[in-house]
Amino acid sequence: MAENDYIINVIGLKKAFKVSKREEGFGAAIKSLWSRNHETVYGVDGIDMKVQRGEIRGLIGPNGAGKSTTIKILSGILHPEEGQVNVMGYVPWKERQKYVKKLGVVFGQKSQLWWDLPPIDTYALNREMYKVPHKRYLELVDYFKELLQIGDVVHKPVRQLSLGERMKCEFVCAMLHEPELVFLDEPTIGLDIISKENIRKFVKQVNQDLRTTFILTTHDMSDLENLCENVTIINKGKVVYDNGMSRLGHYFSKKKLIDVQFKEPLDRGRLDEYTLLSSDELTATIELDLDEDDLRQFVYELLGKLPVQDINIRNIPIEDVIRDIYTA
Ligand SMILES: Nc1ncnc2c1ncn2[C@@H]1O[C@H](COP(=O)(O)OP(=O)(O)OP(=O)(O)O)[C@@H](O)[C@H]1O
Repeated sequence: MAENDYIINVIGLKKAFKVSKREEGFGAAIKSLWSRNHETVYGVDGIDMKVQRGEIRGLIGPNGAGKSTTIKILSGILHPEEGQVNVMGYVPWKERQKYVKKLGVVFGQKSQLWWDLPPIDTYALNREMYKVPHKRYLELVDYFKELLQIGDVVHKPVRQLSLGERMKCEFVCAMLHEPELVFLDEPTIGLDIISKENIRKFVKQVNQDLRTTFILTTHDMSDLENLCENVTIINKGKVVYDNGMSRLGHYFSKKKLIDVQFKEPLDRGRLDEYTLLSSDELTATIELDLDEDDLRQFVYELLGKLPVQDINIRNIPIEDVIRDIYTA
């Protein structure tokens, strides 16, 4: 594949932050008023990353790994000390005005919509800002209203919307200028399962219909399983995995964690047959290495054998996946 077929091409990216270093204690606090020691922390430390046009790429890693720093550089908010960055033919922190017209951003934790206005008003303001032709704007609003079933929702003030409704509207807001590339930062955080699925369906559909490239940052493994063919995992500012989901599939489809809460204190001996990650008298976290069908059978048997008050099934955390990759 030719180098310019990539929508994102990053080589040797490094970003350093200067942070003040202070010893603990009252004396050190006073001393630091006059003299400060600084140390250099690398937010990203030599990242290479290539993304093809039309991909939905997962960008994941534990807290503090360097995901936000990478996204901030790719969207032109920060500029790096070292490395080459080419996104859609631009160096993101130069020619910012032209560049941002081709870019969309959705933050699960931050709203781009005006709180007291209905989303449709924010859309109209954005149309002006991005100079979207009126006819195309109307076509797109209709397309998104139909796709997301938000015909009525876009006319209610944002503060009256549920989180799921608001997230759908946030997406539309990021898409109306038809960006070629969209950063999705924890887009499903806090949503219930149905709303998560709606958002995923929407991302898939838009990816197919408009060929939008998405970079998805998430801590939810189901987002990755459902949306991404390729995943880049960052840890401590470096890429530790950059490949297909299939190799990671093992962790997601076969390993599950089951958190169980018991109705009454339990003798530990009754848990001997399980692989326990943690347990006390009233709770246990069991690790399973099973296929989905066996999972149902396992839960069924567990409910029959033990006095279960509550049960929660989850994928193994990304931190554990990374640890396994290191030790594999
Ligand atoms: N403005 C800053 N000043 C100093 N250090 C910073 C700054 N921004 C990020 N860092 C440091 O760079 C490292 C990477 O941070 P970054 O926010 O990119 O991680 P992240 O992967 O997005 O984490 P999270 O999942 O918690 O958001 C961390 O050690 C962080 O403390």
